[in-house]
Amino acid sequence: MNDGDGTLEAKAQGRQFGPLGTALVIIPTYNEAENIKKIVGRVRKAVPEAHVLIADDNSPDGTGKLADELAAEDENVRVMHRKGKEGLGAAYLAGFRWGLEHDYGVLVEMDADGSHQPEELPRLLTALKSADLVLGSRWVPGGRVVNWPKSREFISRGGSLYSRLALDLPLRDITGGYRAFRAETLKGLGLEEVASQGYCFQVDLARRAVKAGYHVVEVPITFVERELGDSKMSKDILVEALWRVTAWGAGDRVAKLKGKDKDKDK
Ligand SMILES: Nc1nc2c(ncn2[C@@H]2O[C@H](COP(=O)(O)OP(=O)(O)O[C@H]3O[C@H](CO)[C@@H](O)[C@H](O)[C@@H]3O)[C@@H](O)[C@H]2O)c(=O)[nH]1
Repeated sequence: MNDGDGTLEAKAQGRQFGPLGTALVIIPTYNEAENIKKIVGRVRKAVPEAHVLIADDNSPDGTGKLADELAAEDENVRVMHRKGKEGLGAAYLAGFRWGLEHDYGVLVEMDADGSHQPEELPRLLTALKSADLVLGSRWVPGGRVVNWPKSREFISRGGSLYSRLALDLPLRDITGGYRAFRAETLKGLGLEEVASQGYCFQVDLARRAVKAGYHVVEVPITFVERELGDSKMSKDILVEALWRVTAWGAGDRVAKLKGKDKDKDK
């Protein structure tokens, strides 16, 4: 599964993948005034054919106004003004809905703070030609993090490892937020049932994709810690991730046991 650009395994599976169509890069923002103009400029330069949707949760620092200025200068940049801070998951879900309604072929998740390098997006999109979902991965060979304190790396690696084991997922970077989905893949994930709000939203989508049998490929990325603004990571986000992943894992095990019991009765 972690074969760099995914081509080999997709060929081995004998799958045919359709053309990608136009990509929409969704950038959720909460207090990213120092970062938003730079990141949008980098995206437009790295992938000029892609469009951008900024999903701002009414940031008190005026990010939404700066986003409007960007949209006024460039018709391929749009802004979604949301009423208040509802978490990363809710912002992405709203962005996905908008993107699917507007017939984009690819929907990309990307942080606003420069942690995710827009210059790596062409590599993710190339991999998506022979995959259903591409995860930018810090934890496959070739992937790395720059300027992250050891404590943060420990939490992130631990979160992915715990999710991998609890949910039996054949993936390395399960909590990362740099991803490219085919529109068809998103439509098959049951997004209307997704309730996770914080970073565990990323785990939720990855597990849904694996469960649904989609071809998920991890592509190595360089994740660079933000220089400006603050991470929104909080104790609540960690607690939500811990209880949700544990509950999903328990649910999967119960479902498996019930399946075994049914087989025995036959
Ligand atoms: N609209 C909206 N955006 C939000 C919210 N919370 C965070 N964001 C935006 O989501 C992006 C990521 O948030 P950060 O707070 O910068 O994340 P991080 O600490 O650098 O987290 C990294 O690690 C997480 C866990 O591994 C990843 O899930 C995340 O994508 C990122 O790679 C940023 O663009 C931030 O403005 C919210 O409630 N609403």
